[in-house]
Amino acid sequence: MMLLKVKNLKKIYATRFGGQKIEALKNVNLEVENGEYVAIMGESGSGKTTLLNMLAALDKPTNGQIILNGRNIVDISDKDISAFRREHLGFVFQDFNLLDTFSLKDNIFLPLVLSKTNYKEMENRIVPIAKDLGISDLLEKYPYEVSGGQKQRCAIARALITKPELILADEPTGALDSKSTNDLLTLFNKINENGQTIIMVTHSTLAASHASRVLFIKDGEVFHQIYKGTKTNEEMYQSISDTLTLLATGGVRNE
Ligand SMILES: Nc1ncnc2c1ncn2[C@@H]1O[C@H](COP(=O)(O)OP(=O)(O)OP(=O)(O)O)[C@@H](O)[C@H]1O
Repeated sequence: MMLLKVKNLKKIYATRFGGQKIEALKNVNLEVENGEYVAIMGESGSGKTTLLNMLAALDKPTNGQIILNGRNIVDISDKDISAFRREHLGFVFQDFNLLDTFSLKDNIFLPLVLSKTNYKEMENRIVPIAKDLGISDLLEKYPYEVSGGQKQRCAIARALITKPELILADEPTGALDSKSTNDLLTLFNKINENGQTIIMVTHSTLAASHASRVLFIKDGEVFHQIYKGTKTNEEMYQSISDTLTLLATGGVRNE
């Protein structure tokens, strides 16, 4: 079943003092099925973060539609947008965005507190998620008392606890060492196998090789895509590397 449809998405940034206009997204079209795990790659400045910000309803496009479960999120009013994001989307960012004055548990509860979920329900939800992520024994600790990988797992728990339709991840492995990166990628595969749809922006070929599809953005458009199909992670890694090389030299046609 179709979860997300992006149609003719365009974003033009007007620089300050009415100067030059920058076309960050020219015309993006893409569709994501329920349960997919999609990585978005592209060179620096190609428009990846801009696209993710639009999908996250953090910014409005200049033109086009973003239809999530049949609803055009571009039309949601400013008044309703925070609640919409909290109820329908989960976010995993590179710098975790955990609050240092809150325990890990309270950090994870935060989106539920904001949507006024009762405490018993919050307790019920956290137990299986913390167990799956291996942080059950860390919940009373504070962010500065745990490792980067543990913080990242806490951030994932916070993203999952609202049961979002879509997880958006921006460079989730960017701040992690290789062991924590591998742990995180294994976790993403696991939550995806449990049915969670994920869209992840990444510069990492290794991270992207775990996704079921990789979209390549160039000059504000989807330029190419690779489906994992029956490829192993290693074969996928190789296909992505080859595509990045071809992209850098301008040699790939859209599929
Ligand atoms: N707020 C803004 N105002 C003006 N221009 C912007 C703004 N944000 C991004 N841009 C420009 O839009 C283009 C796309 O930027 P974007 O951050 O989406 O690229 P990216 O692919 O995410 O890059 P990176 O991989 O370096 O994070 C760039 O030319 C950038 O300079």
